[in-house]
Amino acid sequence: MRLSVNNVTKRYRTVTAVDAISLDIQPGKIQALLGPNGAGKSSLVRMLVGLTQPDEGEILVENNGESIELTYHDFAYLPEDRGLYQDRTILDNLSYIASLRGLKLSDIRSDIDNWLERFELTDRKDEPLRQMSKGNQQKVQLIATLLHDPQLVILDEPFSGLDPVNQEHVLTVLNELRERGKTVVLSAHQMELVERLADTMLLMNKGRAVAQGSLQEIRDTLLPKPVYRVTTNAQLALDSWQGVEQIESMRKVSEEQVEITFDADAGIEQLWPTLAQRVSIKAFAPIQPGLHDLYLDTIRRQASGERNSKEAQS
Ligand SMILES: Nc1ncnc2c1ncn2[C@@H]1O[C@H](COP(=O)(O)OP(=O)(O)OP(=O)(O)O)[C@@H](O)[C@H]1O
Repeated sequence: MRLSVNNVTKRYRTVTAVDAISLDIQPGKIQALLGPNGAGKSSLVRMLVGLTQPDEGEILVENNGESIELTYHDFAYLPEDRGLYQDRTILDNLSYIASLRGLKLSDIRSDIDNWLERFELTDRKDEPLRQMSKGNQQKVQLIATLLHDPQLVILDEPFSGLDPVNQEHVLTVLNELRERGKTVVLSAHQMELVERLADTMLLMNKGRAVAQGSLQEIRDTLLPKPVYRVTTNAQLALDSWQGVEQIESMRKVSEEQVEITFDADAGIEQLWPTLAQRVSIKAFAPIQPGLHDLYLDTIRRQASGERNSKEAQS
């Protein structure tokens, strides 16, 4: 199943929660939605599953090249607010949700058992949900969401409340869904997990797309200039390399390390011998920041940009 999100905007009374977002989400791929609290991830997810409608733009769903209207049976949706019956047992909850989906318990009992085993809940299947930790409830909700095995899987914060072991379980489950050709969309705050998992990402802030694409495309957008960490005599290097044409800026990291931002990729390799003639270089390596650092840097830069422009206005 393919989702095309075309220039979609969603406004609530005083906020534009989603502002002109476009995405092309392909089968067999995992698309992550990232952003700080209030960025608009859940608002976008709710439109993807048809709970709310865009004010502008459109969301098109295609199955095998044909345009379709999504029905309840076509997709799995893990909402931000989990809705399970606290007084009923795990098994009752799962059976009930399966029946709502039109599944016969006898047909899926072995699937349920497999899921419970996988998430280490077998021994607790007859206990009421209210006795479960937040993480275990989250696991039950995830099982309930995936039981009917649809082509499109949309998960709002699937890792929240889970310990690292269970986060890995969920990561494995999502990888398997991708391998089986499912279309997966998820929102998350756990950058290290998303970096390992997602094929494409949308980084949002205040409803807008800050960057999108693969990790490399996001890096290229947010960190367009090449940055290298160089091990050398830092002070001597700062003094001697000043004025070198290709160097945009330098920063002393420690007595033995400087960070150099070049103005372009071209010609860096040939430049090292020239720089080393002036000050000896022990080592150099490009900096490839992870998603976590890129994300924090970008959000901070945007926040300080907004503060500066507000101060300039007042
Ligand atoms: N039903 C609503 N009515 C009014 N405003 C809303 C509604 N839902 C969301 N908002 C506002 O829209 C903006 C985006 O909220 P949304 O919940 O989509 O963000 P989010 O990225 O999912 O945040 P979080 O990571 O905290 O879940 C916020 O300013 C929020 O207050």
